[in-house]
Amino acid sequence: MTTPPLTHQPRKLSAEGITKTFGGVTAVSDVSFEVIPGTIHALIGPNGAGKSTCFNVLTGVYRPTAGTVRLGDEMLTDCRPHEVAKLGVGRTFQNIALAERLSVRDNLMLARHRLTRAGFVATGLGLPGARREQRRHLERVREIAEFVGVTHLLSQPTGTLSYGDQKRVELARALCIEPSVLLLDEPVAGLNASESRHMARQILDIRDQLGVSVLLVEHDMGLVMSIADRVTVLDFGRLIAEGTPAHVQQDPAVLSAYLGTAAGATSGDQSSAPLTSSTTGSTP
Ligand SMILES: Nc1ncnc2c1ncn2[C@@H]1O[C@H](COP(=O)(O)OP(=O)(O)OP(=O)(O)O)[C@@H](O)[C@H]1O
Repeated sequence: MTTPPLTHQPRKLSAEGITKTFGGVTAVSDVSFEVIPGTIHALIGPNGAGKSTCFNVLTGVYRPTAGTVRLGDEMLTDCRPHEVAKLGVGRTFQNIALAERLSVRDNLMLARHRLTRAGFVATGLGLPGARREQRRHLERVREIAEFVGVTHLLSQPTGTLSYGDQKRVELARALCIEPSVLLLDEPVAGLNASESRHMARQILDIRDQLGVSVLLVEHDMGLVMSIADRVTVLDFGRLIAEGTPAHVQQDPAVLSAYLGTAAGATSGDQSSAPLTSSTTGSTP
C-alpha cells in the first residue's frame, strides 16, 4: 500500500483560554489544551460539557468570545471554516455531510479542490496543465481511497452506501485536504462493533503511517481509552482533567462528573465501568 505523503508539516494545534457564550449560556469557559504532533488526543465529557462548541471554535464555525486558536505559528481564531481547512485542519462531522448524488470519487475530488492551482477556466477548457493537475489529484484520491479501504466504492454515489462505508468516505474526504491535524466528531457513533474496531485501527494508522495528529470527540470510552495518547475532560464548559487515559480514569473529578458519585471512587469499582476500555467492543 502506498503511504500518502504529507503536504503539511506536523504542527501543534493550541487552544488558549477559549471561552464561548451564547446569550446567557457559557458553553465553554477558559479552556486551554494542545494537540501535540503525532498524537491522538481525545476531548471527552458528559452531555452538554462543551465538546462540540470547542470543536466548532477550533474549526472556525464559531468565533470564540475570548481566547485564541493556533496551528503552529498560524493564528486561526478569526478564520472561516474553509480557511481553517486550507491551513491544515481537516474535520469529519457527527452527521455525515457528503454530497449524496455524487460518486465517492467526485466527493473526494471536491475536497481536493482547494489544493488545485489551475484556474476554473483552464480546468473547464481542459488545458494541458490543468489536465495534468487533474490526473495527479485523481491519483492521490485513489491512494487515499486505498488507505481507508474504499477503492471499490469510488464510482458509487455516496447516498447508496451503508452508514459504515459513508463514515469511511468522510474520513477519506477529510484526508484529501492533506491536513496536519484531523478533528473527528464521534467517529464510531452508529457503527457496529466490527466497524468500530476497524475505525479505531484506521485512526491509529492515520497517526502512525501518515504522521497526522488527531483530535477526537467521542462518547465511546472503549475507543478513547484504547487509542488516545492524551485525554482532555470537560464538564459544564470547564476543563476538569487532562492526562493519559490511565490518569484521567482515576481522576476523582472525572469520575464524579460522569457518574455523579462522591469524588474518590476508584476505577476498579463497578460504578466506574463507563470509563474503562472493556465496556465496548472498540478496542482495535
Ligand atoms: N448554539 C447554541 N446556542 C445556545 N446554547 C448552546 C449552543 N450550542 C451549545 N449550547 C449550550 O452549550 C452547552 C455545551 O453544549 P455542547 O453541545 O458544546 O456540549 P457537548 O459536550 O458537545 O454535548 P453532547 O455530548 O451532548 O453533544 C450546552 O449547555 C448547550 O445547551
